[in-house]
Amino acid sequence: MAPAREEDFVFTLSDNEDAPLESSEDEAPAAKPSKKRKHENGTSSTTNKKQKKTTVADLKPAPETSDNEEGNWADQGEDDGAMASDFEFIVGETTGVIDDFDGWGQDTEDIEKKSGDKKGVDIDSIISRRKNKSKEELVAVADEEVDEDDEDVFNGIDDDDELLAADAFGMGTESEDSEQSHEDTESEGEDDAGDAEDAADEENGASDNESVASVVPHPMDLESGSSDEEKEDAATAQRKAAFFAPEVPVSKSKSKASGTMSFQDMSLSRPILKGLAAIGFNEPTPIQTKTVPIALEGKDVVGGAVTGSGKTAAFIIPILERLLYRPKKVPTTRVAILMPTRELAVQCFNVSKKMASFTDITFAQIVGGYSVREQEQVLKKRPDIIIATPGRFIDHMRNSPSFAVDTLEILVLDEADRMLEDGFADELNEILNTIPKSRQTMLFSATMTDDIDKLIRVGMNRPARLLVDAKKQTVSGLVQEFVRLRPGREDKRLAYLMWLCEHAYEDRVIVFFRQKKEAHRVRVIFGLCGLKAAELHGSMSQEQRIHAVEAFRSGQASYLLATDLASRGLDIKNVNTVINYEAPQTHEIYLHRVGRTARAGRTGRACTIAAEPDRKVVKAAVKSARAQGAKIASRTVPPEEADAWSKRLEDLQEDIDAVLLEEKEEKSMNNVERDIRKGENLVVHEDEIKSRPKRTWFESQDAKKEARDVGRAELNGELVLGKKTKKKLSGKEKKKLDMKSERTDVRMWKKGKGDAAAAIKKPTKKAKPANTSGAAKAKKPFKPKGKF
Ligand SMILES: Nc1ncnc2c1ncn2[C@@H]1O[C@H](COP(=O)(O)OP(=O)(O)OP(=O)(O)O)[C@@H](O)[C@H]1O
Repeated sequence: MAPAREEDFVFTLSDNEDAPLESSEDEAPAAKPSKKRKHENGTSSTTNKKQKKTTVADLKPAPETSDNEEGNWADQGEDDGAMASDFEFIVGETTGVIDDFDGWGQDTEDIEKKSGDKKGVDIDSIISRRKNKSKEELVAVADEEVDEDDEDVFNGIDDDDELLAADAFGMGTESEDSEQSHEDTESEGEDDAGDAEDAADEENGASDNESVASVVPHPMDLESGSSDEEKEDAATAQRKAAFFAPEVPVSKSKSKASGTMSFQDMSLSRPILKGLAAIGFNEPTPIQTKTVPIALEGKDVVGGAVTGSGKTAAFIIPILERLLYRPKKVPTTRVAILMPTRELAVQCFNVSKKMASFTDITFAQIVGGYSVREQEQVLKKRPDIIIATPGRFIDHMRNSPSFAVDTLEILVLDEADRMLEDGFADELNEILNTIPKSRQTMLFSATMTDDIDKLIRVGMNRPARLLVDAKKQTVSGLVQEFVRLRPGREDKRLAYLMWLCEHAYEDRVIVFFRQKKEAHRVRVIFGLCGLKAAELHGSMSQEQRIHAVEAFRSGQASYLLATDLASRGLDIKNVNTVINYEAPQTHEIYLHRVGRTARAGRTGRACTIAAEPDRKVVKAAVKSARAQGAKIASRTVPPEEADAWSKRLEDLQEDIDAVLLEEKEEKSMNNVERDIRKGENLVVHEDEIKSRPKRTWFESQDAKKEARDVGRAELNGELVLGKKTKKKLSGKEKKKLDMKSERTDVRMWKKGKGDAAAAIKKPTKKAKPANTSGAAKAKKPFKPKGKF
């Protein structure tokens, strides 16, 4: 039986996968704001009762050893040799970073209410029903066949499951290192490192709450703040020198004797300092130290720093500071922050609001999956800052009379390297061509490109290139482990994952998959095995996505089974481990994925299950880890244990299929119900619907699909050069088409100019020349008072 139609699941598009799904639901003509629904929780309490019965004390983590005997297979070739033998496990160490602040705060419910999403299927109930049914069947069978071997039928992970110590990966001898590692791992199991970390974090949180004056240095400060210069040929270096502003060393004049700069040294206003202290940001991270003073001057910035190093605040702080001095008589939208995924936009919105809690600065979160009409109402009020995903931003740009983009003065592209990829090209061009050229532009990413050809498109003016630890790429608190799937055992990947989750990684684990279909299937299997899991990918409704993150964040789910939708930017506290079910398509994505753990100076582990096809990325990861002296380790799963799991999974197949089938049936019923409601709406509200101005679409469904294909090809490293699948229109051509088409009556972005003129007494900046040749633009240094 085919559990789900193949076309229901496509190879994940990484972050871009949400974009094409964004608007179709609530933008349909019949989209009379639907009744608020009871949420479908990613993990229900029904499964909780059936959770894994094994306790931490029962489970002794398997020892990890270095790979002396076999050598490091990932390194075969130029780097042939043993995997670094200097690994050690330090998971469980705690840092002084505040823990009680989380961007995924209370707003979730509020957000959920605004969501116009369709009803999802409660997979937990289905799993729970199936488990009960299987149990009943089992009892019946057991009555009949008393002698049957218990192992034949798997019904969850139970206490009786014996743990076998894993032998070292290819090691016949016990080195000092491996003994040390063994001890560390055992003590880790006994002490329950996660609890220890939680306790310490609680302490930190408490102290931060008690006194905002107590200084909690950010652990990243302990690392070097020096920028890394890449080796490049003379011509490229010359082009870069012309494109980027000359490097200005961070002014030491304002810094303390220690040489480190504080937020106070940055001449930030009191409300901003209070906001920062309230969320425990007492010392700037290196990227913040570099960025804030330059961004305050209104200069363009290209910023790069490792994952979890505080890039969000690096651009939010100067924005808030600048906005404090805006003219307030006429509300005006001045800042747009664009993010590649809805989750990131929601997160950034929550973080920014917290930081601005002592100011009167207003925000709007404009992302797909929520009611367009409610967003229009919010935009009407002209919030100071808009945090958006590109698709929905364009929709409002085109269709919402209340949204005038020509008042924008600052544009931020977060995860900019992703936004600059071809998958987003059309959307980005549309936005860049429409908003004022005179804006300040800031680009940030952990894997920030300084490829000029890509950056030129953005139309920046001699941006400052601010890179911190760009070459280091992963943070020092990260241990990277690799589990090898030998040839012939590739089909046992899932068995290996199950073993790892049963024995080694039990809590606060994100598992990344390349395919949505696989993530979903494994989520069903985890449920059937009593493991508390939530899933996160682009085939889910927005409501379900929010709930999945919330369930994981709150600890209700121990595992988040995700596609690359979650690989970038998501800031969830205390993620202990990131597992790569298979290596991602590129080393960049690997870096973003593993960056979900060991954030803000904490420690964490990343484990990649790797077979032959994963070699390239694993090799790059190992090489880069070695170059920075990061900790790497091999982990072995006992083959007989993996085989046992394989057998269990085979036995479970019938249940898996049954759950997927029931889910599919429930889904179709929901769809029928939805269509009926839609039809009813059409009849009841016909006049109102017909009287609405026609919405214009940035891309047809076909064009969206093509863009998605391009994004997919990029992620999979496929070469699309040469065989152009799609004729791209130039900006001019597009505009011409727009003029001709039915849009003529609703070209709101043009109309917005009049609105803007009314809103703003006089333009504050001269249009910036669009050239990128390096000619200096006369952008005056930022003087807080009176600017804007
Ligand atoms: N100055 C600071 N002091 C203490 N904690 C901080 C500071 N700046 C940021 N943080 C914390 O560090 C964590 C990571 O920050 P952030 O999400 O901005 O990282 P990032 O560099 O954008 O990561 P990614 O590349 O994954 O998007 C957050 O939990 C944030 O609250």
